[in-house]
Amino acid sequence: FREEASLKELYKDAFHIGAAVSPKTIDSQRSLLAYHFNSLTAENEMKFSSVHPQKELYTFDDADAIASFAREQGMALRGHTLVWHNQTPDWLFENEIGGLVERDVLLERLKAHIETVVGRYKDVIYAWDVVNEVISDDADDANAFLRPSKWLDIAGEGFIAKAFEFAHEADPQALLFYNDYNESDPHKRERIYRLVRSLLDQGVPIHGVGLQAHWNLYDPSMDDMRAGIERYAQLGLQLQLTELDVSVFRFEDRRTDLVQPSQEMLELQGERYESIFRLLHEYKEHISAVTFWGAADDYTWLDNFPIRGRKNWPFLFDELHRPKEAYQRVARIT
Ligand SMILES: Oc1ccccc1CN[C@@H]1C=C[C@@H](O)[C@H](O)[C@H]1O
Repeated sequence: FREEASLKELYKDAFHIGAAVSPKTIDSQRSLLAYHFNSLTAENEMKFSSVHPQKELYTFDDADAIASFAREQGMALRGHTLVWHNQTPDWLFENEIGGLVERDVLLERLKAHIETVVGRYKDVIYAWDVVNEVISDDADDANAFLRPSKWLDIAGEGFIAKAFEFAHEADPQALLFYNDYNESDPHKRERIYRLVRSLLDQGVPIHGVGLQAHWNLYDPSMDDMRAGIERYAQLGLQLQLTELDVSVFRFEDRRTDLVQPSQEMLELQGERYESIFRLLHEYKEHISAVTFWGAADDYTWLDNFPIRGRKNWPFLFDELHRPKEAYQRVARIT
């Protein structure tokens, strides 16, 4: 009963159209998801702390609900994420007396985690964000490369290659991605490129680069987006946008006075999304999926980041799941 054309149909010759979901939104957004999307990602439910809160305890109910929905709907499912510095439980890095665990123990724990989680969903998950956000954002130190973390402190940079090798052993069919944000920033772009090139040169099983694409009305520039896609395409791997949203606020804008987006914001958002999807369509040979980090404005992680409780309206569909100007602009490109 939706009048507008289906996004997954409009872009079927270009790339998958995905959405991040939760047990709540596969219910509240069910018909929108089924009509417009052919790929899903669990926003939080497959993260380390969600599925493996204690060394001897796995909690899969929420992840299973999302996997079941994907199976029922015949949708592709992306796994997010196996190695990250956030939403990862403290026990993983601690020994019996509360100190830091040894490198070999950490890697053994990671191997067990990956075997269990990747093995559980190998029938439905076709791609994993194996490693998320290990590249430094440090804009002041030209030599900065990897983000400082407990992973790096304990295991050295070899944990990155190990994660990919463990995931490949657990599911040789799965496509394995490195995933990061601010991916269009020229400095960070060159660090991400250097990391992935290094993994390829070591013969590490890696198949794709995930560009989170947490963008806004003003940045990054179209030139930086294009330069990033061009650079990553030189790696010879498939590219995916993995967490697309277009915030109506610049990252540093801390205003909290809006209860709805202005008409000017909605117009500008339409122009931004049209420019973005024209660019993605131009590079469709390199891009295998575009996943939004949500589906409609009734819920976005941006309602709590960077300011808790500050509403945002980053998607193509409004709070009542009606197509916005941004949808109209994206729908008329193909
Ligand atoms: O845009 C950012 C700015 C600073 C840190 C992290 C990010 C993005 N970080 C992403 C966002 C939301 C989480 O649900 C995802 O798992 C994570 O990959």
